Amino acid sequence: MTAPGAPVDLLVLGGGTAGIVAAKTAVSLGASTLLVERERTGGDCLWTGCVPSKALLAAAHQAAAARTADRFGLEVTLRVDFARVMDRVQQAIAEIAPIDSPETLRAAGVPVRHGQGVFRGEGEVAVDGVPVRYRQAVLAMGSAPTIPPLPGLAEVDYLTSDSFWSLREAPRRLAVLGAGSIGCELGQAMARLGSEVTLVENAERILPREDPAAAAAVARSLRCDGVRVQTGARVAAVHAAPAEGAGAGRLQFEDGREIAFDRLLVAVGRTPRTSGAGLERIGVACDDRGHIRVDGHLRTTNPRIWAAGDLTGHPQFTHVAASHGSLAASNAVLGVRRRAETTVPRVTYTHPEVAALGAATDGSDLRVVTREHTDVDRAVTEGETDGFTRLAVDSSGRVRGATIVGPRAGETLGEAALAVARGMRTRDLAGLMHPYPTWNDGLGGAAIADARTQLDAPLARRAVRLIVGSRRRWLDRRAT
Ligand SMILES: Cc1cc2nc3c(=O)[nH]c(=O)nc-3n(C[C@H](O)[C@H](O)[C@H](O)COP(=O)(O)OP(=O)(O)OC[C@H]3O[C@@H](n4cnc5c(N)ncnc54)[C@H](O)[C@@H]3O)c2cc1C
Ligand SMILES: NC(=O)c1ccc[n+]([C@@H]2O[C@H](COP(=O)([O-])OP(=O)(O)OC[C@H]3O[C@@H](n4cnc5c(N)ncnc54)[C@H](O)[C@@H]3O)[C@@H](O)[C@H]2O)c1
Repeated sequence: MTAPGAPVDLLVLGGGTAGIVAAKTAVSLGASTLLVERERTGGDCLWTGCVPSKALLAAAHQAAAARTADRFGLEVTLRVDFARVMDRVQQAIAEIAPIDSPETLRAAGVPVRHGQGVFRGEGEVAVDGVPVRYRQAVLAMGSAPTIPPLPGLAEVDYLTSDSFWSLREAPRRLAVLGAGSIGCELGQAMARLGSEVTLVENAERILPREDPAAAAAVARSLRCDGVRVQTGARVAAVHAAPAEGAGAGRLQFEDGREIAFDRLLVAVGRTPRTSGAGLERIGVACDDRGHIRVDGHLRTTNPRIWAAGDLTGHPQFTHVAASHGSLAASNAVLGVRRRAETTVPRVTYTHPEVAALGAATDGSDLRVVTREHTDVDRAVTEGETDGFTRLAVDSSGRVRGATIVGPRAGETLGEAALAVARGMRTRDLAGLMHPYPTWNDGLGGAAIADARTQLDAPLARRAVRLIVGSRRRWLDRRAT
């Protein structure tokens, strides 16, 4: 308990994943701590991000399974009750929410204050105008959907991943601007739940950060779901069409083409929430994209202020926010200099899933070994052979990166992540017994193929031939 007016050891601004984990870590280390949150503890992941999107995808997956059951010899009639789908999404949120509630946090010894935090100067923050003093602080205010400066966009009642969750009816025609993680996940989910979806991406392919073959597999799957995928598409303007319904309009492309929509979802990235918190008064600098500048230990340009989660330039994932929140708090409280983990696994939960980490598995200098899922028996039994497991391997056989495309690829990625983190070689993975027939057979198969290539190298072949020959001679001698 901190005496009234005394500074807390660690002030944490923002009660999303990064802030909650930072505050819990600080408390567990015995530091006096205050967690400040202006809306709801739990952050984007719980309320508008991972949890609702994965719950929606679960419903969409069931719909797709019903629609394609015929290929397994089953006849299923499908009717989508979108309002009930969204009720179940809210139910999933409600089931998880208590873990991050202020009551649970307080019971775990984390003091929580509701209010907007604004730094007044070194060592003092105002929470809804009430001053709080601190020795050090962790900034964890997260990010918000980026709204591009498109002419006419403000005249349309567009959706973002914040407002999407209040939909009660599936729009008949949904246009999605941006085919990154959000655009592909929500676009596919809505197509499977009955909307006519057009995915509009200005890069030359969807999921531009992923291996091109992975993006191509997702694009094929999206098209199978009826999604119109428009890449290299530059939107010049948005025109509202209120006569066709609230939120309706048209996207006008630079080449003059137009597409009409009943609702438009904007999913072109996320902008760090750094403005309005008084960061300039405490000497915390941002880069030109607005991310808080941090060093490898997550310290900002003010040595007493640390930052974690979406507002730094690190990849915007919940597992990064959690890992970095913990690290920032322990570095601050203990004065240690642990480095932030930068090999970050990522999964896009489309069908097929795209899971990746580490070195690029396309165009890298490393050896690339691929196991097509046509050669993975589990994929064949499930009728899901459009995918692959691909490893990037260095000259000593160590696994440096992986891309896996297929159902539950995210689960298989765990094994690849361990291999990369522990510097394991493909022969280590090849020697591991993989239960048959699992999806991880893809990883095992790729590792075996690579280990075999090494055995096929002239030197290794000569050594094996020598061993076999001397064994033969030894056996022959014993026989005589
Ligand atoms: C649709 C969608 C799906 C996603 N799916 C996944 C996924 O499947 N897997 C994954 O790993 N990641 C996913 N993400 C990303 C993930 O949600 C974020 O990376 C994560 O939530 C970031 O956590 P954070 O703590 O940095 O920020 P946030 O969760 O945004 O928390 C920041 C908090 O700070 C509060 N705040 C801001 N300013 C102030 C202030 N001045 N005073 C007080 N409080 C303040 C905000 O109210 C907020 O609660 C998804 C994101 C979206 C949008
Ligand atoms: N499964 C997951 O882990 C998951 C799911 C959803 C979101 N997220 C996180 O949230 C972040 C934000 O997601 P996101 O999908 O908004 O961003 P994103 O950066 O993943 O994708 C945005 C896409 O929009 C495109 N784009 C940008 N401006 C455009 C324009 N004017 N017209 C057309 N396309 C345009 C970009 O080229 C890019 O492909 C992600 O980077 C990710 O870190 C993670």
